[in-house]
Amino acid sequence: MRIDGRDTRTIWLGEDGTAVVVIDQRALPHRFALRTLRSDAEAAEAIADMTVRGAPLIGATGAYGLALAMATDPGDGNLAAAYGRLLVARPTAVNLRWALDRMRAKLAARQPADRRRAAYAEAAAIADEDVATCAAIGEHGAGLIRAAWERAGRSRPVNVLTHCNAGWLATVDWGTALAPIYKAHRAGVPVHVWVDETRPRNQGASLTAYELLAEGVPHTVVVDNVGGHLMQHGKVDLCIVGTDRTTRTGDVCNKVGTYLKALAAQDNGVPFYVALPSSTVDWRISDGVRQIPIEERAADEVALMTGETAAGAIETVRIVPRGSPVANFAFDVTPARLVTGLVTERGICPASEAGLTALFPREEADRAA
Ligand SMILES: CSC[C@@H](O)[C@@H](O)C(=O)COP(=O)(O)O
Repeated sequence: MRIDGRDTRTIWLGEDGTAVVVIDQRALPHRFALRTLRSDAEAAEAIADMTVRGAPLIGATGAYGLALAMATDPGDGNLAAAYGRLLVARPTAVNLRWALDRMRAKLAARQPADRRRAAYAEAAAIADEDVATCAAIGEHGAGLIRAAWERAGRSRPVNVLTHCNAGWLATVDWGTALAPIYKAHRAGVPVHVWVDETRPRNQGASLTAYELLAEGVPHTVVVDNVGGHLMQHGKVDLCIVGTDRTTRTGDVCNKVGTYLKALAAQDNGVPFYVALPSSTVDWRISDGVRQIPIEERAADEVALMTGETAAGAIETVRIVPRGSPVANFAFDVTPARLVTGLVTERGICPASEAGLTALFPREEADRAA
């Protein structure tokens, strides 16, 4: 997408051809800052501290992390060690394991002397494929927004509610849940986005709002708990969210609070779509609530808030009494029965095993093996 008039991705190769450059998403929306990653340990740290976040971008960063490891030491021992270090950086998004497995399979089949070049080529392929995949998700999903516009007699903008940030910042480019919005907006379909602020890290208020503002898409930031009210009053035509891990049966695991939006959508007859690249499907599992690991992050993410003062300084303040225990579950699972459809790079399907396997027949067989 465009930043200051320039096409920008979220991750790219540095000028020396070895280091990897990412946008430091912790500084947004107040500052556009870059961070240079020079080792697999730095890549793992950037994933863990959420310099980069969002399932597809976590995967691409993991892939480049292995490339950085191969640039230093392409031996078998370092390949295994770097794979292990990167895999544990964040537990929920399955794209990380997907990307690391794909890299390891490519690299293990080669002599160490060939691994550096092969690793950078494969990481670049993963990044490029993510861009094409997200663009395709956008095209398929834009049809849903256009159809809602037609249903409304083209009389008003389509109101879409989204949670967290599943935009271009969460991927290499375009995004998943926001890609249909960008495609529809560029095609002249009037769209307005309700942006859930997404406590505790405020990815909606900070990142989704930043993206939509930059792209000129009308939007309104709302507190997380207002979704049910908006839906009861006919102010939401459809919800579109992302997912960090999808079971083969169509359960989706996304930023905490997604499940409550799906319940409200069901109660109010609002379609609830989940946009995902197939790299987010964990073909090994069938029960999201029982089988998907839910990340628990630091209590300070809940107890403290960071923002810009009137004087332009970035400051952190405490909002919870010292001494009150805090829990910080980062994701929740929305069962397939609450999902109207999955918007993938190959089209839209029911959130079910039959739906996913009809679109991805080989992937299931390959990955279950
Ligand atoms: C296209 S990204 C899909 C998900 O990764 C996104 O919705 C999300 O929940 C991100 O969580 P985060 O904790 O910011 O990595």
